[in-house]
Amino acid sequence: YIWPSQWDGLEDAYTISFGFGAIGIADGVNPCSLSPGGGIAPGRESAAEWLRTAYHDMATHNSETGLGGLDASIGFETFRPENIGTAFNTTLGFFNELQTKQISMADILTLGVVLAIKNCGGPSIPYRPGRIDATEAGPAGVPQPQEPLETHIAEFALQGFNATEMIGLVACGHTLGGVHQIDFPLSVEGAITTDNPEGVVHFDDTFDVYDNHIATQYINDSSVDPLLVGFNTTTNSDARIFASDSNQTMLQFAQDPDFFISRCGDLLERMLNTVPSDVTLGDVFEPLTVKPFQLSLFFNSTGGLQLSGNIRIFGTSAAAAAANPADMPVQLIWMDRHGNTSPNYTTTALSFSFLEATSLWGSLQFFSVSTYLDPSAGISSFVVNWAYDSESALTTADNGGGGFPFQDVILFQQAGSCHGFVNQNSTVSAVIRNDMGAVSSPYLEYTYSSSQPGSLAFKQITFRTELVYAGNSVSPLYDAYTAVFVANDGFLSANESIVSFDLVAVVGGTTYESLNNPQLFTPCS
Ligand code: HEM
Repeated sequence: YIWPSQWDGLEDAYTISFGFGAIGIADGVNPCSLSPGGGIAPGRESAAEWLRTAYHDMATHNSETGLGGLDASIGFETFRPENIGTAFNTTLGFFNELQTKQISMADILTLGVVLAIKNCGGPSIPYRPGRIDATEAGPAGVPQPQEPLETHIAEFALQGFNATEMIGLVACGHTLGGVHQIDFPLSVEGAITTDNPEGVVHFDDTFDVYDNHIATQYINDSSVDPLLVGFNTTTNSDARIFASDSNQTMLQFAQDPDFFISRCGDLLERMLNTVPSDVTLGDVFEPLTVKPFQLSLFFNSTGGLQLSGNIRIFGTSAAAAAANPADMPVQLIWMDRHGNTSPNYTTTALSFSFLEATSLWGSLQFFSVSTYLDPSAGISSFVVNWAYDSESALTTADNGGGGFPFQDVILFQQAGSCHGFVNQNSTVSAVIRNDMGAVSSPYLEYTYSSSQPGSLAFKQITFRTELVYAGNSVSPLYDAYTAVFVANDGFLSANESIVSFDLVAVVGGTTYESLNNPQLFTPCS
């Protein structure tokens, strides 16, 4: 994983859990008992809903045909009796705002489950990106509580889990949340009260801790799990499944809480990585130690070439945990556009301010960058020299050897860019260097999230439009270009918002890209 990558946004979402730079996933399940809408739905638990949603999405995988799996097809399948309840649409509605050109619903839902389980005290599940969203419903086949054991064994086998793994996976799911009377009146009765309007009965006494109590209570006969000791034996699927190996698995889970956590980590990892056979997942994320965050280069109104953004530093060591960011030397050294470290651009300490952020996986600090470059020398890449305290020798972060590549050829200009509303023009402004030979076919590629019939997951729609030469810019070394467009060929509704735009140009025979520019902040007047 070398920066920049198509997974940068997801890797940030994985690594930055709370605070500055976080996109709010972990906040949706913190504390673990939090209900949807930031806590407005008594008796419901987002962490449990996300996990159940991921399982129901995956459960229609067919290991013989390779079809189905974690592909967000659940969005098109919520009308099926096997998908009873509002959890699925509530979950997709939470995540769809976070979808981008590079972040699919299936990937962000999976990431949500990984973060939720960790935040509830569960295992650290390795996360791999690359899931592709389905565009229509897949086959049916999610297990239902009234089905006999043989049917469940056959269904799990088709999903890729043997009978022992089935026991584990069900226990690993039914440690969070519970059964709601309004959705499963055949399993729960008499539970609806003013305080418990949906009549939830939890699977175990720690519904908001990812622990082995589902097993300990089963073994010591104190369980109130409605699928275990429910009044209707037909829907007591947990009872049939948990006992199906003469209690071997549940006994082990009850006796050894660490074994429960590690086994669940393995089974859930497999569950979350069960994807259609034509999908290839990327490598497991290991947070990058040093990574640029929203670093951009642009001209300010007086013609200064400004480098602005942040550097993220992540670590899992004791030194990382003990570090005081105010005492951390963090320096950016950039190479000019000819590949040499310019005498004028030797080590420059970042003028940083500490911005608080936390990670579920380690210690995290941000350092802000705000400095000016000489446009004629420009920039081609940079390295970061840093240490956890001012006494220690500096370490050089060089992005796997080549430095962090950074081009100064085609630059997005927030100034002069604006977003239109329904049926109105939006404008994107850019500057392109004019001292490097001919500029040919510059274009803007913009992607927006659009609602789609049948699912609350958004689909991403991408369009290209020409960047048109617009004369001089604030700098004599750059020319101005603009693209004026109306999204979706004439319609940008309330359900559609631009999630990224890339600027591309061939300059002097080489292609340069300014990728993943942020939202257009200013409305066009
Ligand atoms: C034979 C297999 C399974 C059956 C029959 C089954 C059935 C059920 C039922 C009836 C509910 C109650 C839903 C509600 O009232 O909102 C439920 C909840 C839940 N299930 Fe399963 N389940 C099975 C396997 C799994 C697996 C493998 C997982 C995940 C690994 C899982 C995760 C959950 C979670 C987290 C909840 C709680 C949802 C909430 O509180 O909103 N289930 N399950």
